[in-house]
Amino acid sequence: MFTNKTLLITGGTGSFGNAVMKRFLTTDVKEIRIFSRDEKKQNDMRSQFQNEKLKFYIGDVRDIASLHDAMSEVDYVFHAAALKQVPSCEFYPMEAVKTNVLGTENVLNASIRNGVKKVICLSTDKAAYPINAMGISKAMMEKVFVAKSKTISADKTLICGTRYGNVMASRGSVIPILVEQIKAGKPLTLTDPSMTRFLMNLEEAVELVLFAFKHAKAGDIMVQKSPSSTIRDLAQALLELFDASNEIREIGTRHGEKLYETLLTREEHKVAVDLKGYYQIPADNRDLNYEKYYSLGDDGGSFTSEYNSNNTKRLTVNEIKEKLLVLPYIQSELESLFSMH
Ligand SMILES: O=c1ccn([C@@H]2O[C@H](COP(=O)(O)OP(=O)(O)O[C@H]3O[C@H](CO)[C@@H](O)[C@H](O)[C@H]3O)[C@@H](O)[C@H]2O)c(=O)[nH]1
Repeated sequence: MFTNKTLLITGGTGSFGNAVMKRFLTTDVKEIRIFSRDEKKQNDMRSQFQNEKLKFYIGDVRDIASLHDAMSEVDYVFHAAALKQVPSCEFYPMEAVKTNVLGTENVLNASIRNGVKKVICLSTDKAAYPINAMGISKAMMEKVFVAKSKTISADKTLICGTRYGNVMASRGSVIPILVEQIKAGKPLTLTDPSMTRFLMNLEEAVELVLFAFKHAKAGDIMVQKSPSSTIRDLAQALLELFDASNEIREIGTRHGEKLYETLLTREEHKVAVDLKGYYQIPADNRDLNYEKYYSLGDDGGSFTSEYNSNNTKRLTVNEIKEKLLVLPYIQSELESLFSMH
C-alpha cells in the first residue's frame, strides 16, 4: 500500500500521530514526514526512533507557507493536528477556529497544490451534535473537507475523513486519572457515574484510518462501530483490576461535557452505509439547486435513531476489564504495582 510512498502526518508528535507513524514504519514506505510545532517533542521522537525514513518539519497548520514547504513530493497526508482539549477550546474558541477550521483548509489547499493523492482528516465524536467549542470547530472542519472534496477530482486528490471516540488511556484522560487516584488511595472523582463513552484504543483508531485510506471515497467520513461503558462501570473495572476499594466521589459534569457521545447523527444514520465493523457516511453530492430534489421528498427514514454511546453495545464490567488489560499502559501499571508486593 505504501511501497515507495512519502507520507506526511500533521500533528505527528501527538499520541495518535505517533501510533500511525509506528504502524507505517513497519511497511516499506519511502519516507514519513512529521509536521508539528513542537521542536522538543520532535527531538525526543528523533532520538527515540533514529530511523532514516523519518523526517521532521517544524511548522503550523495555521501557516500555509510552512505546509507548502513540507508537502512537495508527498503522496498521502494524514491530518491529525488539532486543538482537542474541550476546556481550553471553551475559553479560546477562536484558537480552535484558527487551528481546526482554517488550519484544515490550509492543509487541503496545500495538498491540492502539491498534487497529494489522498488526504485523510481526523475528526471526533464530539463533532456530531456538537455542544462545545472543540466539537463545533471539528464539525466545521468536517464541513470544510467535505465541501473541498467536491472541488477536485478524486483521481487527483481524494479528500476524506474519519470520526472516532475517546482514545482509552490517552494523556490526561479519565483512565490515567483514576489509576493515579487508586494508587494514591484517594477517592475516585466521577463526574456523573451514568455518563457513557465509546471505548476505543489507539490500535483501533489506527485501524479506522487505514480502513478509510483503503475504502473511503471523496467526501466520505468513516466511523468505527464501538462498544461503550458508563463511567461507573469503568471505575469498577479498574478497582477490580487493581484489587482496590477506593471510595467514589461524585464531582458533577465539567465545562462543555455531554452525557453521552454520538458517532452518527440521526440524519447521518439514515444515509450511512453499514460496512460490518464500520459505517460510511457518504458525502451529500447534491448541488445547490435543491429544487430538482424537492419532488423526491423524504424516504421515510424519520424513525432512524442516532448511533451513540447510550444505544451501542454496553460492555459489562468483565468485558471492560478485558479491554483494559490489552492496554500497554494498564499492563505496565499492574506490573509495577504487583511486583512491589
Ligand atoms: O476525573 C474524571 C475525569 C473524567 N471523568 C469522566 O470520564 C469520561 C471521559 O472523560 P475524559 O477522559 O476526560 O474524556 P472526554 O472529556 O470525553 O474528552 C477528553 O478526551 C478527548 C479525546 O481525547 C479530548 O478531545 C477532550 O479534550 C478531553 O476532554 C467523561 O464522562 C468524564 O465526565 C470522570 O468521571 N472523572
